[in-house]
Amino acid sequence: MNDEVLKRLYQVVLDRKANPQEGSYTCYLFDKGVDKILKKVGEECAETIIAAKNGVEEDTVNECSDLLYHLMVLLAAQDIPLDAVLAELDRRSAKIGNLKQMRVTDHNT
Ligand SMILES: N=c1c2ncn([C@@H]3O[C@H](COP(=O)(O)OP(=O)(O)OP(=O)(O)O)[C@@H](O)[C@H]3O)c2ncn1[C@@H]1O[C@H](COP(=O)(O)O)[C@@H](O)[C@H]1O
Repeated sequence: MNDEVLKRLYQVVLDRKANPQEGSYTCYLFDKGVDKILKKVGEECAETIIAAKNGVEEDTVNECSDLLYHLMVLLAAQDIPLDAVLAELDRRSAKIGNLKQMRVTDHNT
């Protein structure tokens, strides 16, 4: 296991998009279209929140993995390279001290 796993996963997703296969869940999502993919991203996001709230690490790891996979499918569906996201994260990593100065009234938001 290494940090190339996301790149490999994205390549598999791209391959499924280019070469539809029987029994592939990724192909099923592409076939259903972007609204279905967005619905799944929303569901997995909500399930991640619930798992984290419940505080069971294994469940949170599983839900984060589902969410990341569905985000890969969303990127591929919209022809956005994973490298665009990685490059943006890399660009941000050059910057530290990102906490914005908050007014007293912003504390509860
Ligand atoms: N990482 C994943 C991955 N994570 C989650 N899932 C699937 O996402 C689905 C989410 O489950 P849900 O219960 O929310 O959804 P569901 O009831 O099965 O179906 P719908 O609600 O979408 O109708 C499950 O079917 C999981 O198997 C994934 N399916 C595929 N991958 C990766 O994609 C690769 C290719 O998979 P196929 O496209 O199936 O060949 C695999 O080798 C994996 O690396």
